[in-house]
Amino acid sequence: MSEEGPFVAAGDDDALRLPDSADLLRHLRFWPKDGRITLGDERMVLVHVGALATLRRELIAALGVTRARAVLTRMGYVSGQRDGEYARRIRGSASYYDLLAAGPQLHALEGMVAVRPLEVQFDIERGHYRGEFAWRSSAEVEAHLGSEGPAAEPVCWTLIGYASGFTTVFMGRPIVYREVACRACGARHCRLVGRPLGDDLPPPGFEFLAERPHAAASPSEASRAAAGDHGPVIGAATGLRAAWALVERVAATALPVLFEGEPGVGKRHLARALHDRSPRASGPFVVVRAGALDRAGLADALARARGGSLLVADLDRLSPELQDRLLHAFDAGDHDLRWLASTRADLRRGGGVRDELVQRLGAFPIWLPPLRERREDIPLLLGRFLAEHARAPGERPRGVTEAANNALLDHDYPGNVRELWARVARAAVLAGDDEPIDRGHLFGGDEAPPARLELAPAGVLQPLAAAPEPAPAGIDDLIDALLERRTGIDALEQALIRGAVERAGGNLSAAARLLGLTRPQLAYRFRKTDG
Ligand SMILES: Nc1ncnc2c1ncn2[C@@H]1O[C@H](COP(=O)(O)OP(=O)(O)OP(=O)(O)O)[C@@H](O)[C@H]1O
Repeated sequence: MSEEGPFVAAGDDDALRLPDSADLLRHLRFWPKDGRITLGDERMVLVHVGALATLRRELIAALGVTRARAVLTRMGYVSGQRDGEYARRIRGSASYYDLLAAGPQLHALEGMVAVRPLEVQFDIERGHYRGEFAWRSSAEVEAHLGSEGPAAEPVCWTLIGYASGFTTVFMGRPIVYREVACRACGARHCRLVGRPLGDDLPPPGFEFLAERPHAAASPSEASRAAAGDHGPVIGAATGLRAAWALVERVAATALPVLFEGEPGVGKRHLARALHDRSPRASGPFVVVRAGALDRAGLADALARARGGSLLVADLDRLSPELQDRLLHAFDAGDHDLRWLASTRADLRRGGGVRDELVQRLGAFPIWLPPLRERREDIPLLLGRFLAEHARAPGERPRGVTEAANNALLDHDYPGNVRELWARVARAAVLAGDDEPIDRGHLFGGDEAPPARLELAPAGVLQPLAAAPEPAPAGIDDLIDALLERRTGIDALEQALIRGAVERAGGNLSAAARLLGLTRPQLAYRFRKTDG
């Protein structure tokens, strides 16, 4: 980034002029033979406003205004987040304002609305944000007027969701907009104001940002926080929402539920949320780790969970003897409890758990995607964890530098949400009192790729660099041909990257894998070769 510190501009200030959008357009490609349109590595579609009007009308008729608004707001939010990620890749080295301006510009390029910034203030490191924009020619107003006629309340739900999703990625913390004037209600133009999502309830349409109201912590919540349980289930990504929808459906029943997913994805967290929504919510929630369980421990857990729920975590690590006992206890049915289990391994692919047990405890499986497959949740979780680590209760959470934000969004999180939480916890301790959290506080030196070692003839491990890998077969011929044609290194890099991106169907992550690069490395080179 070429500038630091707070940004403040309002009115006809030159600083609010939108930059040239050629860089954003350069990656918009039409592939008519393949039936694809791509923007960077995102697949896009052209949709008729008339079709949106039909969708809107039918959603309202089927779900009612409140739920229809929630669906459309979330749809916009996801688009805004995706474009936020795209803008970071394309304008990552521009000024902060130009990066933010990519949101309004992409929104306009995508045909949704023309945006004029009226007032923009932000300080990314301190987490301050205030943005006021005017909208002209909103596609959503057109769709609404076409299908419903004039409205009593603002109607630009998808657009508000988009602005919020984009700015959330830009700021690295949840930002929500409200539409304070709308053309569909007779105003001259639509106007929206965005601010950080505080402790109050999210505005209508944004309920997905806080599953349960952010009420003051109750004593039971305080003790859960001490046990490492971080309150409401946070997340807006489709995968997490799907899991949450299943939890909501199954909570009221007596069915056993099996939570599946990698370590730290939130299996126990969701199990707790299920218990809290079940008819047994006032009973105990007991968790046992199968790997550390013995006969006495199991008997004790069964007794303690009476009237509540028992979560058998890591079911895949339960000894054969205890599997028999558990099966017996389940079939006897004389334990007054709700059965819950979690597993990191896929039990249907074998792995030592008896089929009878899998059939019983796995009657209702719920899979949680890893965090790297739902990166849009990172800013939301980050906002939550930063608030948790504020130095004093109620104090404004500390900020995060742009470099830290980028690193957090790019990291792969083998330890998932638990790892993110631990990194933020450590960084909050390491950063000085008035200092924003920087990349080094979060990652230290541990992001350096692990040195590759090989076993030398003397039987000791030595760095692989000492013994270079043999060149792939045919490489000499290729080198000869390239040198003969005087192919420059830049042209070669460009051709290789384009080839990989094409072969991966425009998917940058897959292309990066083909090239042996990380996705951010590829995005950087891609930008370099294209711009
Ligand atoms: N969606 C979420 N919102 C808020 N906090 C979360 C969420 N998902 C996970 N966490 C927090 O991340 C940490 C790890 O989650 P959890 O213990 O539920 O993982 P797990 O999948 O059960 O892990 P393991 O396989 O190691 O048992 C916990 O502190 C939990 O509170």
